[in-house]
Amino acid sequence: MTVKFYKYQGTGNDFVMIDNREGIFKNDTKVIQRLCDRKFGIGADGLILLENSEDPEDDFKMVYFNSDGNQSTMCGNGGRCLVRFAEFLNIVEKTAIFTAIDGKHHAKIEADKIHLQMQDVAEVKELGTEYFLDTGSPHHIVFTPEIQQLDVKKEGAAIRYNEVYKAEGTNVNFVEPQDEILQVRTYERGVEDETLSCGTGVTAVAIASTYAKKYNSLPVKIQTPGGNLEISFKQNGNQFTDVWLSGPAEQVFEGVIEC
Ligand SMILES: N[C@@H](CCC[C@H](N)C(=O)O)C(=O)O
Repeated sequence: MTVKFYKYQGTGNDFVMIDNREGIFKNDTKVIQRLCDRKFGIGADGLILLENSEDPEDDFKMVYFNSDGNQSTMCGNGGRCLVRFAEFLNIVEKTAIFTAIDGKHHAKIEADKIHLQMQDVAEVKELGTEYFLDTGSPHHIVFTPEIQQLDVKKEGAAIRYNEVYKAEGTNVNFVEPQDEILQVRTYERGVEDETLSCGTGVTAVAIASTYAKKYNSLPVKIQTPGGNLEISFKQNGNQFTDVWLSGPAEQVFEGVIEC
């Protein structure tokens, strides 16, 4: 069967997008792995299906798969790219509402940015000098000096596969606060490598850095290897609400696949 796809990227976190409102694409781990493969396929960190939502309030539903072919938890950059895709498909214009695996998301659309509301965070766990929190996906945060010298794949995998996180695993974000901006590099679960950016990850870093008093202005400015993002929120002690992730999201190319 022939299926039309689109490739999107948001600060270098890249995704294969399929308009699946008619249910033509049947989820298959091996097929998704092949499509995301950078040598044998299109190449992407994940694949996202835009589907009809059961909730009449929604414009659409988001179904996210990591490049390992497995459905996973929320993808912030993927959500921003999906809103841009929905704009391209004329489903939405200036705002969007959709449901993803972690619940409802609101978005605002601008020419050069998509602003995506993320889930509230009810708890930041302190693990010595490190932190863990869930922003729709799980994130372990490590503050580190000389971030550019770090072997993110090796150090990230050691935490992702450790006894604490076991089979379910976690994403790992390394952060170095530098002159009003947080430098962030991410090891992504399900890609099992460093990615150029991670939306739920930088959101977790922004919240953990504020909680740990290592950063104290809003919006939080983040630099990833793939580009810059901003995060804003309201803080009440350990509770973070009205969390917004903002940054660019764009279509790169389109094509047709045989599935
Ligand atoms: N790239 C993502 C996170 C995607 C989910 C992650 N790989 C997981 O399985 O937890 C983002 O932008 O948030």
